[in-house]
Amino acid sequence: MKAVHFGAGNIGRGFIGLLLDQSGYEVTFVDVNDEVIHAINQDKAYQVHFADDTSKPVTVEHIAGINSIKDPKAVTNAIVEADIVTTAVGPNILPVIAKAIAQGLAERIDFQWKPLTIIACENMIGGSTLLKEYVYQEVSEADQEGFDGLFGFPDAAVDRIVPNQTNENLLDVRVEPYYEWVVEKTFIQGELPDIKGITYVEELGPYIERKLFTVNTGHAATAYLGSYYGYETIDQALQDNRILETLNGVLQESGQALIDAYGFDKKAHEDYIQKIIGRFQNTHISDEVNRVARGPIRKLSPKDRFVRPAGMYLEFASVAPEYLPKAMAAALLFQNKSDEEAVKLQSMIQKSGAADAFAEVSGLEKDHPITTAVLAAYEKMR
Ligand SMILES: NC(=O)c1ccc[n+]([C@@H]2O[C@H](COP(=O)([O-])OP(=O)(O)OC[C@H]3O[C@@H](n4cnc5c(N)ncnc54)[C@H](O)[C@@H]3O)[C@@H](O)[C@H]2O)c1
Ligand SMILES: O=P(O)(O)OC[C@@H](O)[C@@H](O)[C@H](O)[C@H](O)CO
Repeated sequence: MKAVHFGAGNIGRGFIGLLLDQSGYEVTFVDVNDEVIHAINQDKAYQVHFADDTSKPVTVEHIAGINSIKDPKAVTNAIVEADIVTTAVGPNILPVIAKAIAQGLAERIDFQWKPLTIIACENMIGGSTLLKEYVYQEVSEADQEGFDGLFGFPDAAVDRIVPNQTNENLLDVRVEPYYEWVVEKTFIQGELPDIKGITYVEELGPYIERKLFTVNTGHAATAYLGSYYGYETIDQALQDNRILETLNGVLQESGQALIDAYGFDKKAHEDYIQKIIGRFQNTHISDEVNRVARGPIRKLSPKDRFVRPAGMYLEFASVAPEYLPKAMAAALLFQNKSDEEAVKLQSMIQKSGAADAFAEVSGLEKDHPITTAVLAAYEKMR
């Protein structure tokens, strides 16, 4: 069986590539990073190390790499022959890879009439659905009709903390032992892909929101507050009680919103929260605040990890949350010259002020109760 995976980065090598290899797939990684692609083709293997005291490293083999800039035709051919396509490139890159996927699928229907599943493994709601929209923008209406009964784009939630890597061997990855990969089966055409570690569900909504609004809301809150108080890594930041207390407050608020929206068991959700805080505190991995804080404009956008749970909380409690706005204010204060979105956000704030900048990125009105709470926290913190 053949898999094509876009994005040979942290999650691509440390999670999706690993599980695909363990499920018997030959994995072709597609990336624009020539150094990584060259190493994949030269070494044909890498090791995944686990951030605990006990687990032994696992070797991932049967891999190949394609540089999609240098060899787009090879990407098309790989998609024509693939049994599954996955991505972990970041939400902003989905429109970029859509063209190559569209090209591959269009050639595939001329060559073979076999269903294919395409799963976007990105931290966002509706990632595969959005990828499908981008792919469909690239093909004719006739091709779209052909695609409809053949190619499925099921949405997914992926959870495993894979920090930036500093290993001697470029391809090796150090990951936390925990993982969860949940895929909605509704839109899959043909048989469900047999991948060890995937949990198939009828409806992804509760799973992706629970993951995004607990793991990623908490992670981002820790990162922005960590940056504000001058810490470099997530575990260091959480040794500061001011941050730990705010993190707890943030997760109680997003937790209340999730419990109200989906009827999760209160005790089970509290256990989930505590387990996640424990994962952030894992001293066996060093996860940079700047990695977790990356892309503040995306993270402050309407459907992402802060604005949506804050809105859900307001809707159910009829009062604005207290802690989520503090985390959002810290995001407005986040500075990192190497982060394009952080630079852009700071320039928006300088040009038009924090109120306009927040309204623009969050999609909330300037007099919305959440905007008011964020700006009050921002004024106190700056
Ligand atoms: N790292 C984590 O802990 C983690 C966990 C769960 C989900 N995710 C999600 O996985 C996705 C990837 O995150 P990551 O941490 O692996 O990032 P990363 O930066 O380590 O990897 C992204 C890879 O995509 C490649 N890329 C960029 N443009 C490309 C293009 N046009 N074509 C092909 N490849 C391209 C980059 O070169 C890089 O190798 C994100 O959506 C992230 O939210 C990350
Ligand atoms: O990848 P992002 O930028 O959406 O979020 C940064 C981290 O919170 C994220 O990568 C987590 O490590 C991951 O989602 C854990 O499953």
